[in-house]
Amino acid sequence: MSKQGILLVNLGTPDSPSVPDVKKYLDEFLMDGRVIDIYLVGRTFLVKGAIVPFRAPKSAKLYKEIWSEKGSPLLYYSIRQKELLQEKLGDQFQVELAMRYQSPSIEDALERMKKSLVSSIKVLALFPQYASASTGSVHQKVMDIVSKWQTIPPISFVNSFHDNTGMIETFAENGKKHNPESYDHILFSFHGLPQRHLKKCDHTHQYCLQVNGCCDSLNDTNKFCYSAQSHHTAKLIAAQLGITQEKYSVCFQSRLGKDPWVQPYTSEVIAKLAKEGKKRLLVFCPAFVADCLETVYEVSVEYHEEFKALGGEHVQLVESLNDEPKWIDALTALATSC
Ligand SMILES: C=CC1=C(C)c2cc3[nH]c(cc4nc(cc5[nH]c(cc1n2)c(C)c5CCC(=O)O)C(CCC(=O)O)=C4C)c(C)c3C=C
Ligand SMILES: [Fe+2]
Ligand SMILES: [Fe+2]
Repeated sequence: MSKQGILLVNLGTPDSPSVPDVKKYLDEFLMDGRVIDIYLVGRTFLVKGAIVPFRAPKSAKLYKEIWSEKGSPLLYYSIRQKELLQEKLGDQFQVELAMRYQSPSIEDALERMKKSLVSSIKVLALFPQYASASTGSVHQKVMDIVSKWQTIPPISFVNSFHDNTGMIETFAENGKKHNPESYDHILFSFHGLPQRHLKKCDHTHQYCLQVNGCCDSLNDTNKFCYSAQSHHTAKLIAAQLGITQEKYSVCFQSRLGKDPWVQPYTSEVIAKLAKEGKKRLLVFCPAFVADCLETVYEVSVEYHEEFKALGGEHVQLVESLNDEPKWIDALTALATSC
């Protein structure tokens, strides 16, 4: 009997922390028109001429810091998630893992499914909140590839899972292990996005970043907005932990370039909290389902050092979903729901 195909896709990571591999990764990533969303000639000059030559050596150093004998944490945990999901689903399903950039590739994963004549394909981009630069890019890439197939099987896409109960509960349980009451403030720090991307995703062109407090909560107009979905995820994790509104903040990290990104910026929130005399911060990063450079290094090392230099004492990262059994159950439900 033919199997149902499940394609898990995460962002991708360099093949090694060497400068040439990081350069190759950044080139592919930042040349994606959904990431640096400007016209091709301008993008090529900016990415290949200005960003990558300077960023690659710096990023390579950071990747070396987080690289272990298991490799990059993002790839290691993505492989674990794929293996555990396959175990849960059994042999009526064919689970494949791909990365949007670098390896393993989406092309190869889809080719394997095509060869084994899967009866359907479900694409699950491993980003809880929808952004054109992440989920949108994965979906476009998959559609580009299958659009060239003679036979296109039934194919479906999970748009987002920002409010998935298992995902929320796993983050909350990981947070509980750190005893949240012992912290002065809780941060929900999401990966940043240029403000321009939010405006472009608002098909009414009248709401996101135009109306006061536009993205602080989710409604019918902003239901696909990355910022609104991020606020909603934070609200649900906070509710699960019984954390009151004054005790937590939502913020956005990993800014690149000079254009304005979604605010508030994590580094500015950390500086403000240090000024207010806060000493201990607990940080959730619920835009990521696996530990990665942006959590393990940026939060645990960079923000920790910044906070200490401003008089704070400790910044504690809450581990990502990784291979937590409850998260694997949630993945199983996401993979099999209609
Ligand atoms: C959570 C989803 C992500 C969105 C949305 C996203 C947008 C986005 N990212 C950049 C630039 C960089 N991101 C980098 C690393 C990185 N980004 C995500 C996820 C999202 N990015 C992850 C999971 C990672 C970590 C990968 C890993 O190997 O661990 C990097 C590379 C690292 C560095 O040099 O800092 C860059 C660059 C842009 C410009 C963007 C939206 C426009
Ligand atoms: Fe990113
Ligand atoms: Fe919005």
